[in-house]
Amino acid sequence: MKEKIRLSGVYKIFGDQPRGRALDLAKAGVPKDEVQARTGHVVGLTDVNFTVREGEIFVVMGLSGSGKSTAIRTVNQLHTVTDGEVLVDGEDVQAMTGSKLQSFRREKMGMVFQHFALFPHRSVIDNVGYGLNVQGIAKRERDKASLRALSLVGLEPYAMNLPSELSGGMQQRVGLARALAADPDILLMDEAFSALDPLIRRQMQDEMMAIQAELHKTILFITHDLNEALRIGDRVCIMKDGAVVQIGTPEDILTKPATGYVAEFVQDVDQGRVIQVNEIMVEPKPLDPSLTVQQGLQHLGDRSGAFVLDAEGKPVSVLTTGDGIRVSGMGSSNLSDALRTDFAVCRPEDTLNTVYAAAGRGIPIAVVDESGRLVGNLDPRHIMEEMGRVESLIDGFEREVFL
Ligand SMILES: Nc1ncnc2c1ncn2[C@@H]1O[C@H](COP(=O)(O)OP(=O)(O)OP(=O)(O)O)[C@@H](O)[C@H]1O
Repeated sequence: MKEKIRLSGVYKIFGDQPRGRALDLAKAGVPKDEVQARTGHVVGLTDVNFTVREGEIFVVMGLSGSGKSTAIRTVNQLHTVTDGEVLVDGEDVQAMTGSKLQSFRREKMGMVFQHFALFPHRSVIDNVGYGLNVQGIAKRERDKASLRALSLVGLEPYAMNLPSELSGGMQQRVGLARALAADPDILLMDEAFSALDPLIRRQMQDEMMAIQAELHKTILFITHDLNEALRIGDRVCIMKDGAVVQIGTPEDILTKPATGYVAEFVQDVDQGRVIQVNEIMVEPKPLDPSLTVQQGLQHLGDRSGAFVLDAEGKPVSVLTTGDGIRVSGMGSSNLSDALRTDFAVCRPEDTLNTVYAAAGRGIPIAVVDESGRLVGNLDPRHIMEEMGRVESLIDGFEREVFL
């Protein structure tokens, strides 16, 4: 996939002499607090490296003061960098000045903030078209683009309303529409949904992901909320004290946290929303023919038993190991007596939270493809193990730190 944005060895020092001793200390790996104590300068970013690929949602996540906003602002040169390089489409952003920088900002990227000012006395459509107006685009064309952007966020019917007639969530949508109106390749979103109620926030996340899937924008999204990062990010970059701690897919972050710091964060996350069934399902294998009680019986791992399939490969009943042992213990040699039909069904791309209930009841879970054919088995115990795994990782880090 094409690279859209690249930060290489980026440092940002705030203070009177950013390129002086503070930079040298930061480059030598001296922690942010110590640099501040020794020089009075604040390390905003220290050796930040990441690339954002075309069409991905790349989320930068960290606590307040970790450097997220500073990092995103180097991409459109709202901040100059003290050292290092920022490239967008291979072009050096720091080298841009004057009208070139202006048109780069206007045409290539849209920005959405947590709190942005809508003009209270202008209609929604004029707010959305504001940037295009500044660019000197005629009203007819401007309105056409604004209406298209409003329809993307579901607000076309409110085009002629004033901002005060819209709810907070709708106003935030106007902000998104404004960023989309100029049809930029890149969206920079700084805590764009953080001020919204949880339900509205999730709706906005869904809408943004739908828009991205349709328009293939490259989105650099900043949040302090790991749940949000894992929900929307194709990849997530975790920052602490101006430095990058880990970059990975949501699954990487959850299952392979790079440091104890990341593991601590992960502790609070509902992993079931991120881990997919196909990551922990077991592939079905035919049973040893000598054990076959019926044509089509499939072996499903050592503990969980077997599904009986029809001629098309769809599961119709299940024989659990426990039921098999119970029936033979009662003197029956016919294992068919032990077959049961109360099993749950899910798809490989479902997330674990969709099968919690079945796992909790301890019933077998068949994983089927779009035509209902068996492609895997999900042992309820595997789910519980997976959920416990991150906790044991954290224990491991704690042992490393404290022993
Ligand atoms: N203009 C500035 N002058 C001095 N220090 C600054 C300036 N802007 C940011 N900083 C400092 O740089 C560091 C990173 O700040 P930044 O705003 O990027 O963090 P953040 O992760 O976005 O946090 P928040 O979510 O609170 O905005 C902080 O220590 C902050 O105090």
